[in-house]
Amino acid sequence: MGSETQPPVVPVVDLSSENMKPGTDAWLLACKKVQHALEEFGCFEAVYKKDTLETQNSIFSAIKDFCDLPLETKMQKTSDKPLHSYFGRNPLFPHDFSTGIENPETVEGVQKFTSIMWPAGNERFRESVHSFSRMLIELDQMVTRMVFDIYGVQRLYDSHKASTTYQLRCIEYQIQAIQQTDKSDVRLFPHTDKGFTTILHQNEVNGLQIKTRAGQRIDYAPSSPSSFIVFAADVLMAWSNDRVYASEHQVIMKEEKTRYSVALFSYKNGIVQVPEELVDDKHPLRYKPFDQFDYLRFFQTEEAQKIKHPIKAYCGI
Ligand SMILES: O=C(O)CCC(=O)C(=O)O
Ligand SMILES: [Fe+2]
Repeated sequence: MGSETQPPVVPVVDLSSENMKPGTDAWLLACKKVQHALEEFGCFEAVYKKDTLETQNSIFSAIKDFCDLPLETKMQKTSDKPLHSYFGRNPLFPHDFSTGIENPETVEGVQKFTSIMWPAGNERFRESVHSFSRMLIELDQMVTRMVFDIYGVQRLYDSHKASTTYQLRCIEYQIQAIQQTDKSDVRLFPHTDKGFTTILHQNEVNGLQIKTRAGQRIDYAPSSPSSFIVFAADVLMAWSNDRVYASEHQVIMKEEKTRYSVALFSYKNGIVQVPEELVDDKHPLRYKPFDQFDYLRFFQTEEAQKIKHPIKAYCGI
């Protein structure tokens, strides 16, 4: 009878057209796809700026430059913001390493990080992190603007944009760790991201697994080397009063190769509050107003990391 159901795939949305401007037919069509993707999958693959493949490749050379530094140097990246410093082995990242570059869209932000890691400078790193971050932020702003259009709250977009800050995290999943551990190859445990949005780009080593709102798991393989995956994170889910689903995801390594990924996390400064347009009889208010960075501090506690939906425990009604 041929009623086999196909496994779900992460929706792909092409945002690369020059005509992708608010109000155009192309924009409205993309908004529909983005809405479906964010509500059902909590993520989508964005096709964006294929012509900048070179920028995208140079980011991985830059990450390797960083990974090759001695541990003591890497550990010098600290931050007064929660979840922004260097992570070595810890319960969330048992075998892997990552570091955060704050305000990567500004020359000063990248320079500050570069001069801690390479006091004599590293032009290649500085240049490629800066241009890559600017491209990702452009994409993030386009997607966020779409989200505000989708839910009819365009009036709030400019102030949201002005209060957004970014962190670029460079992540390395080393091959040696697979051999060192007798546990499974789960390298990053299931989680939702803790900011507003995340945009992730990876090298050729797959491993990202995504759980849809309906509970189906997808082993994600990018459709091209220039693909980006856009995730809705906890703060966007709360802001949308649960219309958007914050995608649960994890990393399971199956190949004996080093995986590199780079993630742009967006955060909103100030108080996050569900817009009144998103509260009605069918959607009663589900979250109290909260401070995004205070939520990150809450999540840093061991108890919070054991909770299934920390955002609900933190500010849910
Ligand atoms: O490396 C990956 O593909 C996933 C990284 C991730 O989920 C995270 O850093 O939150
Ligand atoms: Fe994540």
